[in-house]
Amino acid sequence: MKTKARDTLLTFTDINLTLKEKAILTNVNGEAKSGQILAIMGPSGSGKTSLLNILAGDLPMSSGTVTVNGKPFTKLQKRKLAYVLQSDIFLTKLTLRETLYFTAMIRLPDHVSKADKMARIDEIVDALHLRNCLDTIIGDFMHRGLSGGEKKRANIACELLTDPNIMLIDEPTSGLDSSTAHVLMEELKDFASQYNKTLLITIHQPSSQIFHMFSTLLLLVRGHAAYFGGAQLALKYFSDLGLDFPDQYNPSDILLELLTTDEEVVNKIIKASTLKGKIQNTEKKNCIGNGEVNGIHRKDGDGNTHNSVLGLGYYKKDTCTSEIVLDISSLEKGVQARVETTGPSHNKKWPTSFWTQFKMLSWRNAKQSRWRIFDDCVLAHAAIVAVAYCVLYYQIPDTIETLRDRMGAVFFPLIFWGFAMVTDSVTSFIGEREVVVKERKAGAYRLSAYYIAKMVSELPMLIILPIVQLSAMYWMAGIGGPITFAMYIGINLLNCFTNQSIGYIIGACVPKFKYSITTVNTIMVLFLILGGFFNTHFPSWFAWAKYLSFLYYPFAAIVTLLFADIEPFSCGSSQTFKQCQNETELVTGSDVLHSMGIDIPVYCSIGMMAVLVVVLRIMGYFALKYRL
Ligand SMILES: Nc1ncnc2c1ncn2[C@@H]1O[C@H](COP(=O)(O)OP(=O)(O)OP(=O)(O)O)[C@@H](O)[C@H]1O
Repeated sequence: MKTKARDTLLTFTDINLTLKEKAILTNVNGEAKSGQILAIMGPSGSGKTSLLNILAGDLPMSSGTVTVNGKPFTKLQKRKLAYVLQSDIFLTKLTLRETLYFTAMIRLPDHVSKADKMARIDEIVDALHLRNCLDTIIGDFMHRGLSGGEKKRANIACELLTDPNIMLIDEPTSGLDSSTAHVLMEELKDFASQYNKTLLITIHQPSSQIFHMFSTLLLLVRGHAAYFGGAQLALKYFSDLGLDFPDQYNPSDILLELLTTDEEVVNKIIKASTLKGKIQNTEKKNCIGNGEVNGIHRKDGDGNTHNSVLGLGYYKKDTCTSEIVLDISSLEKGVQARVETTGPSHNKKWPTSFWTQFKMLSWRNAKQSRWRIFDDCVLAHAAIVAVAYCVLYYQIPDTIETLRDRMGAVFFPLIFWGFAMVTDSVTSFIGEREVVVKERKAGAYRLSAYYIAKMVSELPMLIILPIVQLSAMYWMAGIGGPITFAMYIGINLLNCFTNQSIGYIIGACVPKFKYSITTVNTIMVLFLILGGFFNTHFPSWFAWAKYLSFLYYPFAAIVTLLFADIEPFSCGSSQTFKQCQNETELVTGSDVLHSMGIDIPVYCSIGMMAVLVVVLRIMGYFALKYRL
């Protein structure tokens, strides 16, 4: 099922990275060949992850070049590589089976049949020993699911599914027991050698068994390359530098100890490797200058020829002939026969059609979001408010004295669902953001497919709770009759959609939870004030401001619906309306609306809400596009 990749040479030259005026990487050179594992080792903070991030295209380097087979590593090629991050980023409510199914369906091209996709999942699940936990949810700190090691393997499984040619894995063995780590590394090594894939991994302190699986080693210390070359020759290199260490220990323990214990030793190692780099660069230039070979000249890191004495600058090396020469022209012609067969979509921007993306994203979103939408806390919240509402507003009498109560009975559900919807959509975006960013970076789907799928798949679930709660409250409070009921529910749902759209924009623009919740509160209260609700002293020059408030329209629509055509009633003891100063006057529906500052017909309010939903959703898309 997996395809054999072309011969590949990923080369990074003179990589420098400075962040906040701190040099994170300094002139780091190295290369990774297909069929082999390049291990990047070094103490914590030495720059391993930063280097992977640069190679994956996630972090812009300050200077340096990254090439594949001598050509610049293009954006499209970067999207095709697999990058397994140190942290495991998943949608937490899906089971492992569902996660793998989604990944296979969306990241493998449409021309691969569903049966083949399923077979590939089976193959990888067995290889990574994940069968026992296929039906376990991924989980998070609130709901336990896969163990740390299972999550790590699940992460690798998702990337392996796509059959990448170049794979970058940050700390594949962290959190794994030694035997699982060993099995995993065996699998990765087989994957690299059998299918000619290029593997770069960062690793902290591998066991000696794992260390011996590495073909090439890049040792980093304080952002400098302390060693680059054959993994099994690293110790010899350091002993040639005049460093003493016991040989019966795990090589990685020795190497890390060399790089962490003695400041003076570390400085000398950096000096020696800088010097070596300079000499190699000069030789490389000379060789190419001599025109000896048509292609790229690379050393294999063969430490045999390196006889340097630490710190003295003595460095002896054979001529260019000792270098491994990779002839690109032979690669491109000779290996055509064992070329990958990833099918017609290989060079397309997206592996699957819009329809497949929409379908799969809707499927996944429905599974993930039902937990959020029907969460116990949300249900309890809606139930508590409904009970309090029904007790306080139970069968409000239809008199002028209770007019305020009836206004309140209309107002509070609108505000309740307004806040509930904004908060829900903000938090849903925050929860998914990292996953979407990761998947989009890998070129899994279009943003439009994600956005439309999210809106469509959540819609049926989102309206259930408001419909049930609002129906109960409508009849319990006696807000209106059967004719106005459908309109009342419809307007409330439109209000939900408007507020949800506001939430999409805030969620996209303000990714930090604390700030986004503060933004929600600020915006909601601001628009409540602008709406002019129950306000009799609003400055007249500011009266137009209510039309800016998205909360004004649903209230105006429902109040007009309920009160515009009421029978005129006498004032009784009420002095609320100016007509009531004259006891013979009756108060009409339009007097009531006027007193509330409501002066637009129902259809205008509804039309305005519909326009707002459309405009805000389009704005939400662009907010996502530019902020994700
Ligand atoms: N945005 C940043 N601004 C400033 N310094 C940063 C930034 N990101 C990372 N660093 C620093 O860069 C250095 C290298 O970090 P990096 O995560 O690449 O190290 P690492 O070798 O992968 O570490 P570990 O093994 O602990 O994961 C660290 O000293 C870190 O503090």
